[in-house]
Amino acid sequence: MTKRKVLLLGEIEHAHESWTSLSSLAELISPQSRTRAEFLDECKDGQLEGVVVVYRTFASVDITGRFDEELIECLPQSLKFICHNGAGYDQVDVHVCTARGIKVSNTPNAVDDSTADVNMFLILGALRNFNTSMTALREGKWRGCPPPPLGRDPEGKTLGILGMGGIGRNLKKKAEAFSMRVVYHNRKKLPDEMAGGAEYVGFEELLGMSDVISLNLPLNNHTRHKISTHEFSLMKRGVVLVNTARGAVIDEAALVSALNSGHVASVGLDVYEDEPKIHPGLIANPHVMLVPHMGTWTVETQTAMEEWNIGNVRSVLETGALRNVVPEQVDL
Ligand SMILES: O=CC(=O)O
Repeated sequence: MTKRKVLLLGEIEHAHESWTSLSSLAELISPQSRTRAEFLDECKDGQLEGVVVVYRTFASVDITGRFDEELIECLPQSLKFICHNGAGYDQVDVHVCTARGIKVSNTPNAVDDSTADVNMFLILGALRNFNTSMTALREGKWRGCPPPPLGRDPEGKTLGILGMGGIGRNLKKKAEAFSMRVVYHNRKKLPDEMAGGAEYVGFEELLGMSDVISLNLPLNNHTRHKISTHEFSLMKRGVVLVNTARGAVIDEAALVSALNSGHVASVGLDVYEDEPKIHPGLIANPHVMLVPHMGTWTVETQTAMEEWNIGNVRSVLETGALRNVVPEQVDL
Protein backbone atom coordinates (compact mmCIF):
# COMPACT_ATOMS: atom_id res chain seq x y z
CA MET A 1 0.00 0.00 0.00
CA THR A 2 1.38 3.47 -0.85
CA LYS A 3 2.09 5.68 2.13
CA ARG A 4 -0.16 8.69 2.76
CA LYS A 5 1.51 11.99 2.04
CA VAL A 6 1.78 15.28 3.91
CA LEU A 7 2.61 18.34 1.78
CA LEU A 8 4.68 21.06 3.44
CA LEU A 9 4.13 24.52 1.95
CA GLY A 10 6.67 26.83 3.58
CA GLU A 11 9.32 26.04 6.15
CA ILE A 12 9.50 24.46 9.59
CA GLU A 13 11.81 26.82 11.49
CA HIS A 14 11.66 25.56 15.09
CA ALA A 15 9.75 22.35 15.73
CA HIS A 16 12.05 20.15 13.64
CA GLU A 17 11.84 17.08 15.87
CA SER A 18 8.07 17.07 15.96
CA TRP A 19 7.93 17.48 12.21
CA THR A 20 10.41 14.68 11.53
CA SER A 21 8.55 12.38 13.89
CA LEU A 22 5.59 12.47 11.48
CA SER A 23 7.63 10.50 8.95
CA SER A 24 6.73 7.25 10.71
CA LEU A 25 3.09 7.98 9.88
CA ALA A 26 3.31 9.45 6.38
CA GLU A 27 5.63 10.50 3.58
CA LEU A 28 6.57 14.16 4.08
CA ILE A 29 6.94 15.99 0.79
CA SER A 30 7.58 19.53 -0.45
CA PRO A 31 6.55 20.96 -3.79
CA GLN A 32 8.99 21.42 -6.68
CA SER A 33 7.27 24.68 -7.67
CA ARG A 34 8.59 28.18 -7.07
CA THR A 35 5.61 30.05 -8.53
CA ARG A 36 1.82 29.78 -8.46
CA ALA A 37 1.69 28.76 -12.13
CA GLU A 38 4.15 25.94 -11.46
CA PHE A 39 2.23 24.87 -8.39
CA LEU A 40 -1.05 24.70 -10.30
CA ASP A 41 0.68 22.57 -12.96
CA GLU A 42 2.18 20.32 -10.29
CA CYS A 43 -1.32 19.75 -8.92
CA LYS A 44 -2.88 19.23 -12.36
CA ASP A 45 -0.15 16.76 -13.43
CA GLY A 46 -1.18 14.51 -10.55
CA GLN A 47 2.23 14.83 -8.85
CA LEU A 48 0.60 15.55 -5.49
CA GLU A 49 -1.84 12.62 -5.61
CA GLY A 50 -1.91 10.83 -2.25
CA VAL A 51 -1.52 14.03 -0.24
CA VAL A 52 -4.05 13.88 2.58
CA VAL A 53 -3.06 16.96 4.51
CA VAL A 54 -1.30 20.23 3.72
CA TYR A 55 0.76 22.11 6.32
CA ARG A 56 1.01 25.70 5.08
CA THR A 57 2.67 28.84 6.41
CA PHE A 58 1.63 32.49 6.00
CA ALA A 59 4.77 33.15 3.90
CA SER A 60 4.06 30.27 1.49
CA VAL A 61 1.53 32.56 -0.19
CA ASP A 62 4.56 34.03 -1.98
CA ILE A 63 4.82 30.77 -3.92
CA THR A 64 1.27 29.45 -4.26
CA GLY A 65 -0.72 32.67 -3.99
CA ARG A 66 -3.99 32.60 -2.05
CA PHE A 67 -5.82 29.31 -1.53
CA ASP A 68 -8.71 30.61 -3.62
CA GLU A 69 -11.25 28.76 -5.73
CA GLU A 70 -8.88 28.29 -8.68
CA LEU A 71 -6.19 26.71 -6.52
CA ILE A 72 -8.48 24.68 -4.28
CA GLU A 73 -10.19 23.14 -7.33
CA CYS A 74 -6.77 21.88 -8.55
CA LEU A 75 -5.75 20.26 -5.26
CA PRO A 76 -5.56 16.45 -5.34
CA GLN A 77 -8.79 14.56 -4.66
CA SER A 78 -7.02 12.77 -1.78
CA LEU A 79 -6.62 16.08 0.12
CA LYS A 80 -8.99 16.39 3.06
CA PHE A 81 -7.25 18.76 5.49
CA ILE A 82 -5.41 22.09 5.38
CA CYS A 83 -3.47 23.05 8.50
CA HIS A 84 -2.67 26.76 8.40
CA ASN A 85 0.15 27.97 10.63
CA GLY A 86 -1.36 31.25 11.82
CA ALA A 87 -4.34 32.56 13.70
CA GLY A 88 -5.66 34.58 10.76
CA TYR A 89 -6.55 32.34 7.83
CA ASP A 90 -7.82 34.92 5.33
CA GLN A 91 -5.38 33.50 2.74
CA VAL A 92 -7.61 30.40 2.56
CA ASP A 93 -11.11 30.51 1.10
CA VAL A 94 -12.84 28.41 3.76
CA HIS A 95 -16.17 28.54 1.97
CA VAL A 96 -14.71 26.80 -1.11
CA CYS A 97 -12.85 24.31 1.11
CA THR A 98 -16.10 23.43 2.88
CA ALA A 99 -17.86 22.88 -0.45
CA ARG A 100 -15.03 20.50 -1.48
CA GLY A 101 -15.15 18.63 1.83
CA ILE A 102 -11.78 19.97 3.05
CA LYS A 103 -11.43 20.79 6.73
CA VAL A 104 -9.25 23.76 7.74
CA SER A 105 -7.45 24.43 11.01
CA ASN A 106 -5.50 27.41 12.34
CA THR A 107 -3.38 28.14 15.44
CA PRO A 108 -5.60 30.34 17.60
CA ASN A 109 -4.44 30.32 21.24
CA ALA A 110 -0.69 30.15 20.59
CA VAL A 111 -0.64 33.72 19.25
CA ASP A 112 -2.61 35.46 21.99
CA ASP A 113 0.11 36.65 24.36
CA SER A 114 2.65 37.94 21.87
CA THR A 115 0.06 39.67 19.69
CA ALA A 116 -1.62 41.30 22.67
CA ASP A 117 1.84 42.43 23.83
CA VAL A 118 2.42 44.22 20.53
CA ASN A 119 -1.09 45.61 20.84
CA MET A 120 -0.28 47.13 24.22
CA PHE A 121 3.07 48.43 22.92
CA LEU A 122 1.23 50.19 20.08
CA ILE A 123 -1.39 51.61 22.44
CA LEU A 124 1.28 53.07 24.72
CA GLY A 125 3.42 54.26 21.82
CA ALA A 126 0.50 55.93 20.04
CA LEU A 127 -0.85 57.54 23.23
CA ARG A 128 2.59 58.90 24.10
CA ASN A 129 3.41 59.84 20.51
CA PHE A 130 6.77 58.12 20.80
CA ASN A 131 7.25 57.86 17.05
CA THR A 132 8.08 61.54 16.59
CA SER A 133 10.68 61.74 19.32
CA MET A 134 12.27 58.38 18.47
CA THR A 135 12.73 59.56 14.88
CA ALA A 136 14.04 62.96 16.00
CA LEU A 137 16.58 61.35 18.33
CA ARG A 138 18.03 59.26 15.47
CA GLU A 139 18.27 62.41 13.36
CA GLY A 140 20.40 64.00 16.11
CA LYS A 141 17.61 66.36 17.17
CA TRP A 142 16.95 64.99 20.65
CA ARG A 143 13.13 65.24 21.17
CA GLY A 144 12.73 67.27 17.98
CA CYS A 145 12.32 70.97 17.41
CA PRO A 146 9.68 71.81 18.40
CA PRO A 147 9.33 68.85 20.79
CA PRO A 148 6.28 66.62 20.31
CA PRO A 149 3.04 67.53 22.09
CA LEU A 150 2.64 65.96 25.54
CA GLY A 151 1.39 62.37 25.42
CA ARG A 152 -1.58 60.96 27.27
CA ASP A 153 -1.73 58.29 29.98
CA PRO A 154 -3.67 55.05 29.45
CA GLU A 155 -4.89 55.19 33.06
CA GLY A 156 -8.61 55.96 33.20
CA LYS A 157 -9.08 55.91 29.42
CA THR A 158 -11.74 53.78 27.76
CA LEU A 159 -10.39 51.05 25.49
CA GLY A 160 -12.87 49.69 22.94
CA ILE A 161 -11.94 46.23 21.73
CA LEU A 162 -13.54 45.33 18.45
CA GLY A 163 -13.41 41.53 18.27
CA MET A 164 -13.16 39.88 21.67
CA GLY A 165 -11.54 36.59 20.63
CA GLY A 166 -8.43 35.14 22.23
CA ILE A 167 -6.23 38.16 21.47
CA GLY A 168 -8.94 40.64 22.46
CA ARG A 169 -9.49 38.91 25.80
CA ASN A 170 -5.74 38.73 26.44
CA LEU A 171 -5.41 42.43 25.63
CA LYS A 172 -8.25 43.22 28.03
CA LYS A 173 -6.26 41.75 30.94
CA LYS A 174 -3.13 43.65 29.95
CA ALA A 175 -4.99 46.92 29.48
CA GLU A 176 -6.59 46.55 32.91
CA ALA A 177 -3.11 46.40 34.42
CA PHE A 178 -2.78 49.95 33.04
CA SER A 179 -6.12 50.88 34.67
CA MET A 180 -7.95 51.23 31.39
CA ARG A 181 -11.72 50.69 31.34
CA VAL A 182 -12.47 48.03 28.73
CA VAL A 183 -15.63 47.79 26.61
CA TYR A 184 -16.02 45.40 23.66
CA HIS A 185 -18.11 44.58 20.68
CA ASN A 186 -18.49 41.19 19.01
CA ARG A 187 -21.14 39.80 16.73
CA LYS A 188 -22.42 37.99 19.84
CA LYS A 189 -22.16 38.98 23.51
CA LEU A 190 -19.78 36.64 25.34
CA PRO A 191 -20.79 34.64 28.41
CA ASP A 192 -19.88 36.76 31.46
CA GLU A 193 -17.05 34.49 32.59
CA MET A 194 -15.36 34.86 29.18
CA ALA A 195 -15.85 38.63 29.00
CA GLY A 196 -14.28 38.86 32.46
CA GLY A 197 -16.31 41.92 33.42
CA ALA A 198 -15.80 43.91 30.20
CA GLU A 199 -18.98 45.72 29.19
CA TYR A 200 -20.63 44.65 25.91
CA VAL A 201 -21.65 47.61 23.77
CA GLY A 202 -23.03 48.13 20.25
CA PHE A 203 -20.62 48.73 17.36
CA GLU A 204 -21.43 52.41 16.92
CA GLU A 205 -21.58 52.92 20.66
CA LEU A 206 -18.04 51.56 20.97
CA LEU A 207 -16.82 53.88 18.23
CA GLY A 208 -18.38 56.88 19.97
CA MET A 209 -17.30 56.22 23.55
CA SER A 210 -13.72 54.91 23.22
CA ASP A 211 -10.55 56.94 23.74
CA VAL A 212 -8.56 54.09 22.23
CA ILE A 213 -9.94 51.57 19.73
CA SER A 214 -8.22 48.24 19.14
CA LEU A 215 -9.08 46.11 16.12
CA ASN A 216 -8.88 42.42 16.92
CA LEU A 217 -11.29 40.93 14.45
CA PRO A 218 -10.57 38.46 11.63
CA LEU A 219 -10.56 39.61 8.01
CA ASN A 220 -13.40 38.20 5.93
CA ASN A 221 -16.11 39.46 3.57
CA HIS A 222 -18.04 40.97 6.51
CA THR A 223 -15.09 42.80 8.05
CA ARG A 224 -13.22 44.14 4.99
CA HIS A 225 -13.15 47.97 5.37
CA LYS A 226 -15.22 47.69 8.54
CA ILE A 227 -13.63 50.99 9.55
CA SER A 228 -14.00 53.62 6.85
CA THR A 229 -15.00 57.29 6.49
CA HIS A 230 -18.42 56.94 8.14
CA GLU A 231 -17.01 54.99 11.11
CA PHE A 232 -14.22 57.55 11.63
CA SER A 233 -16.88 60.28 11.76
CA LEU A 234 -18.55 58.45 14.67
CA MET A 235 -15.34 58.36 16.74
CA LYS A 236 -14.33 60.97 19.29
CA ARG A 237 -12.06 63.70 17.95
CA GLY A 238 -8.55 62.80 19.17
CA VAL A 239 -9.18 59.03 19.22
CA VAL A 240 -6.22 56.63 19.09
CA LEU A 241 -6.52 53.55 16.88
CA VAL A 242 -4.44 50.36 16.87
CA ASN A 243 -4.57 47.37 14.55
CA THR A 244 -2.79 44.04 14.98
CA ALA A 245 -5.46 42.03 13.13
CA ARG A 246 -5.38 42.48 9.35
CA GLY A 247 -4.77 45.72 7.45
CA ALA A 248 -7.80 45.49 5.19
CA VAL A 249 -10.17 45.71 8.18
CA ILE A 250 -9.45 49.45 7.87
CA ASP A 251 -9.90 51.48 4.71
CA GLU A 252 -6.33 52.84 4.73
CA ALA A 253 -7.07 55.81 2.46
CA ALA A 254 -9.89 56.87 4.82
CA LEU A 255 -7.53 56.44 7.78
CA VAL A 256 -4.95 58.72 6.20
CA SER A 257 -7.65 61.40 5.69
CA ALA A 258 -8.85 61.04 9.27
CA LEU A 259 -5.26 61.42 10.52
CA ASN A 260 -4.56 64.40 8.28
CA SER A 261 -7.69 66.18 9.51
CA GLY A 262 -6.62 65.54 13.12
CA HIS A 263 -9.83 63.63 13.87
CA VAL A 264 -7.70 60.59 14.64
CA ALA A 265 -4.85 61.75 16.90
CA SER A 266 -2.48 58.85 16.46
CA VAL A 267 -2.34 55.29 15.23
CA GLY A 268 -0.36 52.13 15.95
CA LEU A 269 -0.25 49.56 13.16
CA ASP A 270 1.26 46.10 12.82
CA VAL A 271 -0.67 45.16 9.68
CA TYR A 272 -1.43 46.85 6.34
CA GLU A 273 -3.97 46.63 3.60
CA ASP A 274 -1.49 45.63 0.90
CA GLU A 275 1.49 44.22 2.80
CA PRO A 276 4.40 44.75 2.45
CA LYS A 277 3.38 47.99 0.70
CA ILE A 278 2.46 50.78 3.07
CA HIS A 279 0.25 53.73 2.18
CA PRO A 280 2.63 56.72 1.71
CA GLY A 281 0.27 58.84 3.83
CA LEU A 282 1.00 56.56 6.80
CA ILE A 283 4.76 56.69 6.32
CA ALA A 284 4.64 60.48 6.02
CA ASN A 285 2.55 61.03 9.15
CA PRO A 286 4.62 61.43 12.34
CA HIS A 287 1.67 60.38 14.52
CA VAL A 288 1.77 56.82 13.22
CA MET A 289 3.70 54.01 14.95
CA LEU A 290 4.51 51.36 12.35
CA VAL A 291 5.63 47.78 13.03
CA PRO A 292 6.15 45.38 10.08
CA HIS A 293 3.68 42.57 11.01
CA MET A 294 5.56 41.26 14.04
CA GLY A 295 2.66 40.36 16.35
CA THR A 296 3.78 36.73 16.69
CA TRP A 297 7.47 37.32 16.03
CA THR A 298 8.93 35.65 19.11
CA VAL A 299 10.76 32.34 19.55
CA GLU A 300 8.18 31.10 22.04
CA THR A 301 5.16 31.94 19.94
CA GLN A 302 6.56 30.79 16.60
CA THR A 303 7.53 27.49 18.23
CA ALA A 304 4.13 27.07 19.87
CA MET A 305 2.36 27.82 16.57
CA GLU A 306 4.42 25.22 14.71
CA GLU A 307 3.90 22.65 17.45
CA TRP A 308 0.14 23.22 17.38
CA ASN A 309 0.00 22.96 13.60
CA ILE A 310 2.11 19.82 13.55
CA GLY A 311 -0.15 18.45 16.30
CA ASN A 312 -3.06 18.94 13.95
CA VAL A 313 -1.29 17.05 11.15
CA ARG A 314 -0.47 14.25 13.60
CA SER A 315 -4.08 14.14 14.78
CA VAL A 316 -5.31 13.76 11.19
CA LEU A 317 -2.87 10.90 10.57
CA GLU A 318 -3.63 9.13 13.85
CA THR A 319 -7.34 9.76 14.31
CA GLY A 320 -8.65 11.07 10.99
CA ALA A 321 -9.69 14.39 12.56
CA LEU A 322 -8.18 17.80 13.37
CA ARG A 323 -7.79 19.02 16.96
CA ASN A 324 -9.47 22.29 16.01
CA VAL A 325 -11.24 23.60 12.95
CA VAL A 326 -11.79 27.24 12.00
CA PRO A 327 -14.99 28.78 13.42
CA GLU A 328 -16.86 28.60 10.08
CA GLN A 329 -16.55 24.79 10.16
CA VAL A 330 -17.28 24.15 13.84
CA ASP A 331 -20.96 23.34 13.37
CA LEU A 332 -20.59 21.25 10.21
O1 LIG B 1 -0.70 37.38 11.71
C1 LIG B 1 -0.50 36.43 12.39
C2 LIG B 1 -1.37 35.29 12.44
O2 LIG B 1 -2.39 35.28 11.73
O3 LIG B 1 -1.09 34.36 13.21
